[in-house]
Amino acid sequence: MLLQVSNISKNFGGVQATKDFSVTVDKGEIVGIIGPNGAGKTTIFNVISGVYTADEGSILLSGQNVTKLPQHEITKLGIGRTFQNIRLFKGLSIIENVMCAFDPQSKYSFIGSIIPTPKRKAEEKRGKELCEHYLEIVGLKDYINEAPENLAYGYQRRLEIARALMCNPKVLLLDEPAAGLNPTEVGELTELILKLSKDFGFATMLIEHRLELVMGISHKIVVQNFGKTIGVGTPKEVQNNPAVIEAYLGAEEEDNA
Ligand SMILES: Nc1ncnc2c1ncn2[C@@H]1O[C@H](COP(=O)(O)OP(=O)(O)OP(=O)(O)O)[C@@H](O)[C@H]1O
Repeated sequence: MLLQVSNISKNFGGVQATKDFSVTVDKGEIVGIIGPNGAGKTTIFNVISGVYTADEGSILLSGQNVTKLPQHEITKLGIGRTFQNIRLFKGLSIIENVMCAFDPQSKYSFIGSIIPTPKRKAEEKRGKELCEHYLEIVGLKDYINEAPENLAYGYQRRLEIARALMCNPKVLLLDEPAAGLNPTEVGELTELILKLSKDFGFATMLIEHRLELVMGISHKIVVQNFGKTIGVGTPKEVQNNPAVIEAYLGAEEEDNA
């Protein structure tokens, strides 16, 4: 199993954001996490990607225990992610935004950090080629020197995905990738996620409020409510799960009140 999350819990000063969350995600599998606002979905991603350490439980990546590792080590081991609020660097071009995620494999010498030695130049070239490669895959090759803020929202999401690909992920965590997108953009994004999952074969986890997207492409859905799992199954199974229906109807009634 590529990713095995077992009984993780995370508490913030008395708020039980996530309690006893477990999931397994295999190569090529897409697992959706849905649930009302504040259900603890992003906390799950924050714990898996090392932004926070779980209070309890364990996370295994290809059998390796990564539960207590810091975020940069978890990224290096191949857990890539995007964020609910797009995090791009203004003032940097699109390719520079992706280049930020490049981790040189051959370390420069002290001299190399001051002057461009052949070793440093070769590594920078490799990084640039890698960025171009991933930008091409997400459909942004023609915009590499543009400012990210000039891109349509849907393209900014693609840029974030290209950046996440730079860690050569075994697991890709997408936090509400369709937030703010119009229906055409949602359709294009759906195609992209499916293509990436098929071509790279990584394990994908997807938090999403746009049910048409998440129900359409997930092999398995986990439904969270108040930090707890209230349903797991295929999209069809969770749609027919009474606890899930009640949680969603309850949330809708509150919104309408
Ligand atoms: N860093 C933090 N400090 C304190 N409380 C937090 C922190 N992160 C999350 N929480 C709390 O944990 C609970 C779950 O939040 P979380 O963001 O994980 O939910 P969510 O399901 O992703 O919500 P949404 O769909 O609105 O993004 C909320 O009550 C939230 O206020």
